[in-house]
Amino acid sequence: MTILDEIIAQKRIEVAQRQAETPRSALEQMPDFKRPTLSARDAVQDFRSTGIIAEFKRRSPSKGLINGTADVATTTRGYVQAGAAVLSVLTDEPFFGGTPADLQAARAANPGTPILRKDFIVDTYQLLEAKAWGADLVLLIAACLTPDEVSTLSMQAQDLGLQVLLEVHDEGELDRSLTHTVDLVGVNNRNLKTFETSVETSLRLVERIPDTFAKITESGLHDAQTMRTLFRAGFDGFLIGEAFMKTTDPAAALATLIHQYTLTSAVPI
Ligand SMILES: O=C(O)c1ccccc1NCC(=O)[C@H](O)[C@H](O)COP(=O)(O)O
Repeated sequence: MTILDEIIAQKRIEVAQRQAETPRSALEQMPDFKRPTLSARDAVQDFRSTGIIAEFKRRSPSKGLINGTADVATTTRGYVQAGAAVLSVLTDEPFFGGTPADLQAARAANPGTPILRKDFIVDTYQLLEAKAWGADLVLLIAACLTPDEVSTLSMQAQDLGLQVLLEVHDEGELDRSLTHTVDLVGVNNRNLKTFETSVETSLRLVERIPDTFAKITESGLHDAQTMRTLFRAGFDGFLIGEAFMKTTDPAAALATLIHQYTLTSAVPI
């Protein structure tokens, strides 16, 4: 059993429990459910954008505890002030220490910035939650969904006004799961069996992703030189969590990385 199998098995139990506690109609009545969403795709592709999707991540299966003290509103507001184009907030509790309240607090603190609900989506109910809690986009992970599920969930997300980031780990997942109803394609550099990260995965896959999608490289990123290489290879955006969250001041770590990244005129600021 891989870590992803474990997470998904737990997720199905959780979703069933939450659905029993909070019916869909109650989610639909929450104030943010009707809020017009912001485009993450535009935010990363804007020529003035750093393209950075800055993640609030307390713990992870690969690293254990990363940050037990950071406040979500302060950190995400700091990320935005430092230059994050989009925010990513984990809402998975058992494996990542995130909560729905984290997403809601990030939303309240950052009304003008697109926010990704970072979780393991297996059910339409979670899309409704994402909308009700203030997200603008959701993650669909090809490794834990069938192509039909990706297609159905992405269409349902679109109907709710949510954008979709489709995450792939290899050519097979990309070729099988890519559909026109996703907006951004993320290549995850983390091998979920060994937890090792290699940007070679992103560099190998980038040309296979059609230009109609925003291209995001994810995981294991921490230095400006690698970001420049990935930008030149064709990536619009960078999903980065641990490199910021492992410091005592995640927003300051982001500001430093942006400063180093933008030292060259070849890269947008
Ligand atoms: O981060 C993990 O250990 C992990 C393990 C199993 C499934 C997913 C996992 N991470 C999710 C992510 O996509 C990352 O949080 C995201 O790409 C940021 O990565 P990083 O900058 O390395 O924190």
